[in-house]
Amino acid sequence: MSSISRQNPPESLGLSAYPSPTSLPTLSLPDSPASSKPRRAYRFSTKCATVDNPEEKDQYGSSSVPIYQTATFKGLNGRFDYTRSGNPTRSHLQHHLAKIYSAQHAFTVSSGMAALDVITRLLKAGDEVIAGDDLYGGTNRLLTYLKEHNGVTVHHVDTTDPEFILPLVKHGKTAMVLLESPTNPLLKIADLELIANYVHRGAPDALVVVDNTMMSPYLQRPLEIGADIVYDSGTKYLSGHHDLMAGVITCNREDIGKQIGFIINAVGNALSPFDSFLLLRGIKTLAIRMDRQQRSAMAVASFLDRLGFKVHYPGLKNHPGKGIHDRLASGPGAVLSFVTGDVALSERIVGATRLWGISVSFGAVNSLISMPCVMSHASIDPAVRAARGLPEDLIRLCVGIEDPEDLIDDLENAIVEAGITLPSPLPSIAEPPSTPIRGEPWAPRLSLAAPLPLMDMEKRKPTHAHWFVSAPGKVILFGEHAVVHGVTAIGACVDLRCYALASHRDDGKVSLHLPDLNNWRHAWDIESLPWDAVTPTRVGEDHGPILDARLMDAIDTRALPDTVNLPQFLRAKAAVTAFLYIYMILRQDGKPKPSFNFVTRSTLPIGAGLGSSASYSACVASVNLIFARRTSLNEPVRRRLNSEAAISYVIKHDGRRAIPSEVAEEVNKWAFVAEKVMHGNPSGVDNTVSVHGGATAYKRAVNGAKGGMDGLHGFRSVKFLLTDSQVPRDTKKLVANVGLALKQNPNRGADILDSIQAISTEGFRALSDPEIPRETLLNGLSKLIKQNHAFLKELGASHISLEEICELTDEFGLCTKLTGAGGGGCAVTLIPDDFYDDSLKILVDKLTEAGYRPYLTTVGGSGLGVYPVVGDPSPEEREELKAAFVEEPRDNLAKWAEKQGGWLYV
Ligand SMILES: Nc1ncnc2c1ncn2[C@@H]1O[C@H](COP(=O)(O)OP(=O)(O)OP(=O)(O)O)[C@@H](O)[C@H]1O
Ligand SMILES: C[C@@](O)(CCO)CC(=O)[O-]
Repeated sequence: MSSISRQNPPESLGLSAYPSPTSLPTLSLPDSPASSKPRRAYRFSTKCATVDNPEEKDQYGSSSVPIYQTATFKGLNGRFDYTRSGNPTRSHLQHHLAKIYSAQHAFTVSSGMAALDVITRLLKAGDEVIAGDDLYGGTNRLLTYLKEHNGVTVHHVDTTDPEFILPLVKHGKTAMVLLESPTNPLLKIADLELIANYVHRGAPDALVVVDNTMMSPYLQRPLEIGADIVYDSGTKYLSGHHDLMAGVITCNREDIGKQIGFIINAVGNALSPFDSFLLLRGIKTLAIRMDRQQRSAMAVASFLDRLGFKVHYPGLKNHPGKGIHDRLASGPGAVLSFVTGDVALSERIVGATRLWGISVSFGAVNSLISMPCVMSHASIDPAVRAARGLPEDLIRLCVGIEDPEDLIDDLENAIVEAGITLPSPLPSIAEPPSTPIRGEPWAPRLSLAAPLPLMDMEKRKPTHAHWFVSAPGKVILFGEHAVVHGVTAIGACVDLRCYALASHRDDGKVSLHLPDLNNWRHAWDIESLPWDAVTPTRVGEDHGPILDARLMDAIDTRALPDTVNLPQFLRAKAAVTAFLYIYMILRQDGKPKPSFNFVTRSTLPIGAGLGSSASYSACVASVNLIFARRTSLNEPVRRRLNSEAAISYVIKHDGRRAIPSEVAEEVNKWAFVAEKVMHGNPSGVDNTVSVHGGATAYKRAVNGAKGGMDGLHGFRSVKFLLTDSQVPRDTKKLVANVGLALKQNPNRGADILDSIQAISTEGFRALSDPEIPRETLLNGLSKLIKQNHAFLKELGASHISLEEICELTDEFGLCTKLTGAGGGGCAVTLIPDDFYDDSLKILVDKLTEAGYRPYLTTVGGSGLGVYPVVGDPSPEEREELKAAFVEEPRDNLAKWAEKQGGWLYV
């Protein structure tokens, strides 16, 4: 199928039935031709209202295009044969759309998503797509599907800065760049023209595709500024009445047009005749509707802006992309969004409106209100939403054609009903809209020069200048070392934690203080750090499997102070490098580099196999994400309030399970990166257990095999004796040595890995079977522990001290294995329920006499914890808090931290 503008006059429309021109009444013409004034092309609203295709005249001259509600057409030689392939009503519509879009080809399909589906069928496996990070939820869902099922790679980037896109544009690889401007719902602006230019230069075969739904062709025509394909959800402004669903695709290139026509015919999703009729009818009033809607949107945006809400609308002077938008488009449109600072408050406002319909979608004559995170964008993973900076309290307004005063009155009432006190009488706004908008002059109803201070949400919010975070250590019951090579490991968190206090600084420095490592400390001038070596990771983008060698080198040679090479600070180098790496790589262009102090202390033995580095990594990752404003770790507070509002009774959890695991997973990803900096080749089991807490079966994705984690509950009441051999060792070296041993004897190595996998599988099966008798379970686990240790010994991970601990416990009929990396560090012994307390005391004494440090523990508590210190303490109070944290005796640190305030845990 191709654009009907290129077709010959269709026989089937019955042109022959028209009276011949000679039979029409004639006007008498002047003798000489009148001086002809060149005719101007019609302006947009005239084009919209004038549905006329000189090549397809209706046989009866009907003023409205008829609905050809037929599936088939008779005859063999007619222009149309089957409505899937072509239909006169749809042809008229497509001709009309091509005209108002200044496009060579226009196609209509059954919905906006169907349009994107057709367009993305131009992709093939191996192609790369670059897309925005503030996309409509449905677009995001389709792209995720393509990624998972069709072998297409999708990069999400912040499209507000073409510099973010540039490094991803690869000749021969990048096949499509998908853009929206303004984005929905944050109204971010992308310089479509500049990006199209960049893309066409860097990857000439790539197609620049623009979703123009928010603007409609009235306000923006991206084909004119370099886009290859433009699509619209016709459901929105084009139709204007929310009584149909449609998708529109336009392009200029003949080859693309042919392919799109082919796909639509093959798939069979072309727009039905009735919907084509409705859409054609809607388009006639597009310009007049849009004029009114956008003028009212400007009034609403100004109203909210003056009240002190943070409003996203490119019509407002303070919108960061306004300059670009004004160049690309001829108006700001009629969608805007704002945040209130509190999810519950937003919900109350939305719920209290009457005139504004609570609904998804936009573009209709009726005004709509919604909360994208729970509606149109709910299909995007909450962690991804958080990472992409989509606030959960965001309210989107889609302004219709009602009287703007009624719309503002209704909003004002809703805001008051939601619990916000406005001064009475409400001061009015005098300022006209900053963007000249076509149509009637904007009539100000209100007049006020300055924002109302009581509504300044940013100021009302507690400023969390300090954050406490903490994360537990872990014990691995089965599978350490083997897990690096793709075998399942079973681990659980222990009741010993790393704590960190991060305090805001105002002096352009970032500082790190490690009291556990001989009190190592240093403050860097932020600007002195080697920023030239950083390739920032965009919000929502993952780090990738390999560390950035350039950044590692720059930190090593240009950021680490000489003190890290002193013998007393031997352990500090890895910890400092990991901190700086995460701090720098989370940098976002255009955002200030955060200035804060990070001080951390642990109740875990360091370097003993109990995951001290992973819990340190979890603290480093969470604090850096918080200060870079890339996480909503404090969001659960609000969610809890929500649930309290929704149900009459809330069970007290003391903050446990208050952080959803999706939010935690974002921290975990970065904790894993920090682990990589310290360890070289970690499997990810330690940080996963530390962040998520509880007990977990964890498998690393190796050689294309799928990885993942699976929660376990059977552990909770099992008693373990952990014995610290007090022999220091280094996980990085031990992992490397085991790797070497496996390489040197690959056959035996493979057998050992298989056996350890069988042990983990058996352990997992037993631990997740609620009906297995307890004695059988504990006996079985003990046997597996013993076997697992034997294999670890064979791999060279044991140590003479660990063997002695095994022998000592063996004398008491107990089974022990090394846990973690081995080579010293800790051993774990399972204590059966019927093991006498007296015997345990004797065993503990014996181990202590032999120079070891035993302690009894149960496993499987909470994972990552955060406590945002509420209020805005003075500099003196900050120093006092820091000093108290550093000086608190280690044995009491857990209690002291707990007493500080309301912790939230994963
Ligand atoms: N409280 C802390 N303060 C500063 N750095 C720490 C702290 N805890 C751990 N680290 C860093 O982690 C390193 C220890 O990591 P390592 O992996 O060798 O041991 P582990 O994590 O205790 O054991 P395993 O990895 O076997 O569970 C330390 O050398 C230090 O760099
Ligand atoms: C030795 C190892 O398997 C566990 C360390 O706690 C290493 C790892 O999995 O990263």
